[in-house]
Amino acid sequence: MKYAYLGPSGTFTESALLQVDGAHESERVPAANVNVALSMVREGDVDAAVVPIENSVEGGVSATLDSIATGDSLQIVAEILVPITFVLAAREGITELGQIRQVSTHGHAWAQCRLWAEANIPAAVFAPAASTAAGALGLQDPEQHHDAAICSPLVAQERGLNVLVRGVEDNVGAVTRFILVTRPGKIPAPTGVDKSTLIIPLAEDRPGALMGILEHFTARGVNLSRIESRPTGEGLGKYFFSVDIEGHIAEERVAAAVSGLHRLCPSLRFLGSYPAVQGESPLIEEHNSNDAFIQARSFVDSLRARL
Ligand SMILES: O=C(O)C(=O)Cc1ccccc1
Repeated sequence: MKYAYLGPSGTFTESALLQVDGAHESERVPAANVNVALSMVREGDVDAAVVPIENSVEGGVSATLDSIATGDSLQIVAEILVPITFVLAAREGITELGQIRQVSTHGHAWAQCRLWAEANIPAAVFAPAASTAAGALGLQDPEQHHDAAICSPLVAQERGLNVLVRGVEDNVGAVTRFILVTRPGKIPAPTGVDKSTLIIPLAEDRPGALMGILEHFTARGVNLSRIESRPTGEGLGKYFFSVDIEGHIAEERVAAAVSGLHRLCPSLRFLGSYPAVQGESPLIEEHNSNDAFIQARSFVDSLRARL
């Protein structure tokens, strides 16, 4: 297997990839950004890619949500959770926080350390980096101008960086969720605790349109674990919904919800069913069980056999 990931080496995304079975022994290709990593999958340069999709503080990673929602179809085959803690590393020679004028990191890392930065390095300007590791490596590049970076403790240690403060995150215990993405293929078998991801374009802009979508889940007892609206880019007011549900397409209630939604939004995208890392088997009421769906179908079939 050959994997792409948001690089360079030392990102949280690489830590996520290293949790994938066999990844230690596989070829790992760093990509400059999420779009590049996913294009490498689409074009067949790699077998799969790991990219961040959401974190418990800042929410969805727009670059990923948008990139998997459009273009050639992709499939999510696994999710990976990584607990996140950040350090503040400085350029060699800097010994005090007061000397820091410019700090570089990934936008999501900055969002998770903003209060700490306001309180401790108020004079520092934020310089966005393509990843935390890219910002960290920049500290060893004389051509770059930032004098500090917010990055993982691991990359700071591996690169022998000058760490001034550890644990600079505002929320202790933050977790980022990553996804393993392939070209469309076989769907992983259900485990009993699964998730599915859907992209649902808002077919018609009218009162109750979102309710119309949600009703398909409610009616079949399908719980949502994430819902985000993203602009389609076609003009103000044009949105699609990126949704994670608890359940697997092999389950009758999930299949029925997806089928109902497809009638409502034929351009819906099913991005995959895959094992959930956390959580328990969903509570399924009797009338939403596989058996109830199968019996209901055979009842209707028996009526229609008399046509
Ligand atoms: O930049 C990184 O290291 C990433 O992998 C993206 C990211 C940034 C901030 C929190 C979690 C993941």
